Amino acid sequence: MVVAKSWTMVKHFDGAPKPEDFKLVENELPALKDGELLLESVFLSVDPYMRPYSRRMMKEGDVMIGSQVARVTESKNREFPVGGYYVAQAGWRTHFISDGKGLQALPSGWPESLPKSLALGAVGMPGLTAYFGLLEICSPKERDVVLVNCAAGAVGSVVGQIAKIKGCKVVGSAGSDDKVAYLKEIGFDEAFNYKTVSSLDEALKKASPEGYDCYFENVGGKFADAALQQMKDFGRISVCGAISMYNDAVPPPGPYIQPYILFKQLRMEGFIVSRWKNRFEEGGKQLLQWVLEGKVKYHEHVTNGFENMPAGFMGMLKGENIGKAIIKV
Ligand SMILES: NC(=O)C1=CN([C@@H]2O[C@H](COP(=O)(O)OP(=O)(O)OC[C@H]3O[C@@H](n4cnc5c(N)ncnc54)[C@H](OP(=O)(O)O)[C@@H]3O)[C@@H](O)[C@H]2O)C=CC1
Ligand SMILES: CCCCCC(=O)/C=C/[C@H]1[C@H](O)CC(=O)[C@@H]1CCCCCCC(=O)O
Repeated sequence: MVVAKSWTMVKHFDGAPKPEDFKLVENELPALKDGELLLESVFLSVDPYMRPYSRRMMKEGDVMIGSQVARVTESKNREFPVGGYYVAQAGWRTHFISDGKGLQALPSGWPESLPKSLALGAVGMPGLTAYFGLLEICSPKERDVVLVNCAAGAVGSVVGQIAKIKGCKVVGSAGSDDKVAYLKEIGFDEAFNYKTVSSLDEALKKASPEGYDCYFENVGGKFADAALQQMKDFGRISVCGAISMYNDAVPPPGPYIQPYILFKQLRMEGFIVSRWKNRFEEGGKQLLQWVLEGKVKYHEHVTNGFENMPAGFMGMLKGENIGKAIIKV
């Protein structure tokens, strides 16, 4: 008999998630029926969307939503043999039973030497977000100036590197000097610490006096207010996230953006990466190739132990991670 552990959300988060909002629960799993398989999570992902998603889609007591790389430990389904690794959306659980629906194999050609956790990061959902959100919405051209915030994170770091592959000048912002150093290391042309600059306007102007053609938006709030003013005419803005506002019950009042959009003739479009789910194979293949060629470098911030998963999640929301925040069971 397998005892599965899971993390539930005891009550809806009020502001930043706190340790007491989570509860560790244990359940005995039943014996497998024909067609079923038992999986154990090896790596789990903690992502910003879990914070706003919990309010919109979850009720108190539910297991936290989330994805993992999991290994088949027992199988009554010939399509999923014991020892296989899959990406699943089973929530914050150590073990779970599946009928195989929704399990995704790692992209073909995945070498044994490459960490499987990358299927949750640069070669997984965040990498695909960067790939489609940048290429399909910003359509960056050679010599365009591309701005990305949350730049040292899972999505932002890949956005910047893809923009470099496409021949752009890339400017990134992040919340610590170590992160700024990391951005320079992976090829960003300009990077600044948005927490310590005396003025966002000046930092943005200094990094690119001529303005920005493309803006990959992960943060929202005051940063977006400053960045919008520095777009070039006909600039393109890909609205991927708004993490500075995820803990707010009521969005803070902001400047009204219509005049900038109008006079600069900007195009601004939000997206959820699942829009391109029928092209994930293409995106995954390309990202894997770039990673193997060293054109997309990756970094992971690993929290050890399933029992520390809430801490890993809260830490990521506070900016403790460089690259993808991962939980290793
Ligand atoms: N549209 C879509 O389909 C998807 C959207 N996203 C979005 O992409 C963005 C980045 O996600 P992801 O790469 O996974 O996460 P990251 O790896 O970038 O981790 C989150 C980072 O957010 C930054 N952050 C936290 N609070 C603030 C704040 N108040 N102001 C500015 N930055 C803050 C921190 O970095 P720092 O130290 O720099 O502050 C932290 O490290 C999020 O907005 C997320 O919602 C992600 C996946 C899919
Ligand atoms: C819920 C706010 C989403 C903020 C942007 C973001 O981080 C999106 C992440 C997606 C990721 O690909 C995996 C997901 O499931 C996330 C999307 C969740 C969308 C929920 C929409 C709920 C609604 O329609 O109200």
